[in-house]
Amino acid sequence: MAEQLIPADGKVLVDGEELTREEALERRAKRRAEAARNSPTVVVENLHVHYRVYGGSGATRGAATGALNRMIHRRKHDALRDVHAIKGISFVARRGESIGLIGSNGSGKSTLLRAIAGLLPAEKVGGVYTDGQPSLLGVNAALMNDLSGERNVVLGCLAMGLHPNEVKEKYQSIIEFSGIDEKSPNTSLRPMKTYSSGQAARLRFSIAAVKLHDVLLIDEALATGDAGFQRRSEERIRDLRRNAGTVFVVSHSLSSVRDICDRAIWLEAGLIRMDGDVDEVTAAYEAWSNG
Ligand SMILES: Nc1ncnc2c1ncn2[C@@H]1O[C@H](COP(=O)(O)OP(=O)(O)OP(=O)(O)O)[C@@H](O)[C@H]1O
Repeated sequence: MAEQLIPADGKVLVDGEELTREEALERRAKRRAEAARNSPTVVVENLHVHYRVYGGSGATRGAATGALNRMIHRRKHDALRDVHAIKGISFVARRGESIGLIGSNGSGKSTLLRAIAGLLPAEKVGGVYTDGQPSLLGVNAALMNDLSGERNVVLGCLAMGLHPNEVKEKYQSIIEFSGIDEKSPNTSLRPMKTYSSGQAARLRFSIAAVKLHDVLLIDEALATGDAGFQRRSEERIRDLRRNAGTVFVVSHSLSSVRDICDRAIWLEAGLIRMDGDVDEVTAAYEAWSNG
């Protein structure tokens, strides 16, 4: 069920169905009970993530000024600085749950997503355990910039394990879903490096979303693209969620999070500030941000 703010009175549209407040609340409770019974897909246990960066002292200096300084002072590097991005967090995600990761800039949302995806070196205490292969969808997913969009569709699908016949079958729908040829025909034939960041992100999303995933990780994918694409991608996420395991969404758009998630985890300065019902957590975060 697409969980969203349930108004105090009137009807509420849930997964395309018009429900009364009571029906919507009942459906939500059922879904939560179901998720609670379901098996864990991601277990995060006392996770710490550290980044090591050079040049801690010069937060206001640009990279060029830093390099010039090093040349003048004949230093190879600035001092090594430790950024403790995730500071010992724990939670369990279960099959059927859709979890929004919210929090202010730099609070650790993308880092947590990358840790779940297994994309960070294991310089951490405790860890992340997943059932199935998590797939990270989003602006950072790697495609080949020198190849055309259409070649990337084929390679991306094969890399996800689709059979060549399935790729043939799904190819057109991926290009259509992405909408990249809509405004400027034949964009899909051009190298990816000529794409705007929005076009590239849409194509990445469309490729990744063609497959059902055990654990689907979405980083700001919803923020890219126009309203039409956002609507299509939200619908697609609902489909994936119905058929898949667990969905994590990192987004600054609280309305998107409310629309597609039933649970939210609020991170602040690398710690979990709140974890629970999406409406309660987003409301508390809003009150805190505006306060
Ligand atoms: N590659 C990196 N090297 C060094 N520090 C990093 C790196 N990536 C993130 N950080 C730092 O880790 C902390 C968490 O960053 P992260 O990108 O996870 O936050 P976020 O909540 O996703 O932020 P935003 O909402 O702005 O996207 C920040 O202090 C950031 O500066």
